[in-house]
Amino acid sequence: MAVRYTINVPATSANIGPGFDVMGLSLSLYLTVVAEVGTAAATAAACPDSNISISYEGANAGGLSLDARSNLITRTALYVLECNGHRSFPQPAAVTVTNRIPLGRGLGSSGAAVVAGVLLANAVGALNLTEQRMLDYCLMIEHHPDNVAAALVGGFVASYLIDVDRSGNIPASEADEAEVQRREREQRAAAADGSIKLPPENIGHFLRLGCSPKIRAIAIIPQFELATSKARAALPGSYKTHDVVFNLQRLAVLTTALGRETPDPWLIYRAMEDKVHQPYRMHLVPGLPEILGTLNPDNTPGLLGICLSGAGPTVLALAVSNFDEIAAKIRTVFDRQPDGGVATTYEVLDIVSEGATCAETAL
Ligand SMILES: Nc1ncnc2c1ncn2[C@@H]1O[C@H](COP(=O)(O)OP(=O)(O)OP(=O)(O)O)[C@@H](O)[C@H]1O
Ligand SMILES: N[C@@H](CCO)C(=O)O
Repeated sequence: MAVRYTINVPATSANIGPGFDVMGLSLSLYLTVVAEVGTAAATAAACPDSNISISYEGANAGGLSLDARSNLITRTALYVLECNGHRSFPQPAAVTVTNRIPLGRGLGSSGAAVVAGVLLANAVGALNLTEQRMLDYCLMIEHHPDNVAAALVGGFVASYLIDVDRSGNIPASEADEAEVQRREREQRAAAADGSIKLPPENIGHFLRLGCSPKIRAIAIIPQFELATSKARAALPGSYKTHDVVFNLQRLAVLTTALGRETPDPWLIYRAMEDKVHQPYRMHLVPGLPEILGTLNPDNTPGLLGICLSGAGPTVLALAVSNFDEIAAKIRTVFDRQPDGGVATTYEVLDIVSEGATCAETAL
């Protein structure tokens, strides 16, 4: 039987200031993956190794690999399928990706790609994975839970990862892309001799928190990429107690402050301050120190708080009104940076309560 699966995954903004590797917000900007399975066209186009063909349009078209074992979406899908006894896609599939999430900008493009890959494998392999199990697979690829948890379940999400040392399956150190790919190759080699090791169960735990429907997110997106691995490499190996306590105090308040029906601007503004990652990433985003240091709810009506979105370089402002004016004010700071300024675009986005979805249509 020929079937079309349509997978939609939202962009996400991780950290929200103090919640480094903890908090995520899902946003109304989407990665869409359509897989037509079992059609004559899919059979004709499928590559023999993976049993699929890929086409891509949207952010960075031309810059992404369309090889099924390299592309992050299909690589993830093949990994999940291999863990469940399939060397390739069970039936020929034509996979079409339409991506509105800019790559390497701090809006969770890689997390969305990983979540899409897991949902794709779940659909084509009829794996019946639970949401929790899907999160386990996501975490084997993207080792911090903030983006993938929010992309998978939607809304304002807090998450933690079990002690990675004790699991023995996720390196304690932050894995870079090369390390993730090495581990996937190991998994594939193990699959080939029938001894593949499945991800441990319940690696990540999450909680959806309240978020006032009055709040919208303004993403000011610099026109340059900042790889998450580079932004993580800028962080120190240890922190002063004072800085950790500073973040813990704010994070505890932030988890509830955003959910109040009428948001308190100064409470949120202060609760979005951070001493764990933003100070160490300032030099990677020209204009960020001035943006964080000058705009506030008194001089910028409607503003609730500002932070670096994920690993950057996007700046995320939460607000209840004057969205375009706030965006314009932040863009002006980027414009007047040395050497011609930093070119930006912006999006006014909703915080969406629905996470990733997969719809099935008979063809
Ligand atoms: N739709 C996609 N298809 C294939 N690969 C993708 C896709 N989206 C992202 N990627 C891969 O992920 C990389 C970007 O990931 P990275 O973690 O550096 O940034 P990000 O996820 O956009 O930002 P952040 O994690 O800070 O929110 C891209 O260079 C590409 O290799
Ligand atoms: N918490 C992550 C999000 C980016 O993927 C970071 O800031 O590095």
